[in-house]
Amino acid sequence: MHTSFTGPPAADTHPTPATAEELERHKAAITRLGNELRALVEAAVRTAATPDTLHRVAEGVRHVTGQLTGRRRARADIPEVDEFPAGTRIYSPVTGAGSPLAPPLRVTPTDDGLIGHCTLGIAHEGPPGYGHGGMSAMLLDELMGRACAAAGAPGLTISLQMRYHRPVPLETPLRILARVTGTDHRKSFVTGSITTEADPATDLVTAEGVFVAPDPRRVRALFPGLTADGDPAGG
Ligand SMILES: CCCCCCCCCC(=O)SCCNC(=O)CCNC(=O)[C@H](O)C(C)(C)COP(=O)(O)OP(=O)(O)OC[C@H]1O[C@@H](n2cnc3c(N)ncnc32)[C@H](O)[C@@H]1OP(=O)(O)O
Repeated sequence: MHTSFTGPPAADTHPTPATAEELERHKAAITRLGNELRALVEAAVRTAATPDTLHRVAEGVRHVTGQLTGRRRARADIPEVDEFPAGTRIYSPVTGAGSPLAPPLRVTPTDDGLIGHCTLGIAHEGPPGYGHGGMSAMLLDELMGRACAAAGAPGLTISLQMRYHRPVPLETPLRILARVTGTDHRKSFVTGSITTEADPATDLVTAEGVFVAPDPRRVRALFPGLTADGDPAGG
């Protein structure tokens, strides 16, 4: 479901939207490529292959990349398959099935917020064998921002205070929680935590954040890819 912004009406029209079936087909293809790219990234940072093999693979990857440099979306375009800001963000570096940067985090609602599940790989390593602290911040920032959107007040992070209690193990199923604890006009106050699935009582990382819903008069300038009803303008 879309969470709409109340920006001024769009002056331009946009192309006929794709059918639901076409969007699902497109999402499946993006996800398939994302899965292959994640496997490639993980293999690339784990391999003990020889320099000759690395050069040969690099040549092959360059050839593959060349097949994707034709039609491209502009910087601020919101992909047609997305439900911005509360739903699918298919190229999100955190939740996006199509992004090789994303674990990806799978998000579902709880009684009072959101829960996310993911497993970090070697590509997300900080200290040997453990997750990078920036990855923890990225996971929490995204889920806490989405908790605001799920509560009907999508906003941008203005502050995020992290506390790293214990290292986050790689290749271990993780549980991330986020909950809006209060609001003040356009501000939302949010807490979040990371634990393992196996030991949800032991916080590895906790965070407190403040998110601000942009001034409605500034939404169109901030997000030119949105139409008047808050939907993407088309991909
Ligand atoms: C919209 C949903 C998108 C969902 C995407 C999820 C993304 C996941 C999380 C992220 O990665 S967000 C990216 C990192 N964050 C940013 O880039 C935000 C940068 N900051 C801004 O662009 C502006 O600060 C912002 C649009 C959020 C607010 O600007 P406004 O012009 O709408 O706010 P305004 O200046 O009217 O201030 C409203 C209140 O917020 C406070 N405020 C705004 N910006 C602040 C700031 N940067 N630091 C501290 N306080 C700030 C401001 O003092 C005021 O408080 P009071 O009501 O108590 O007076």
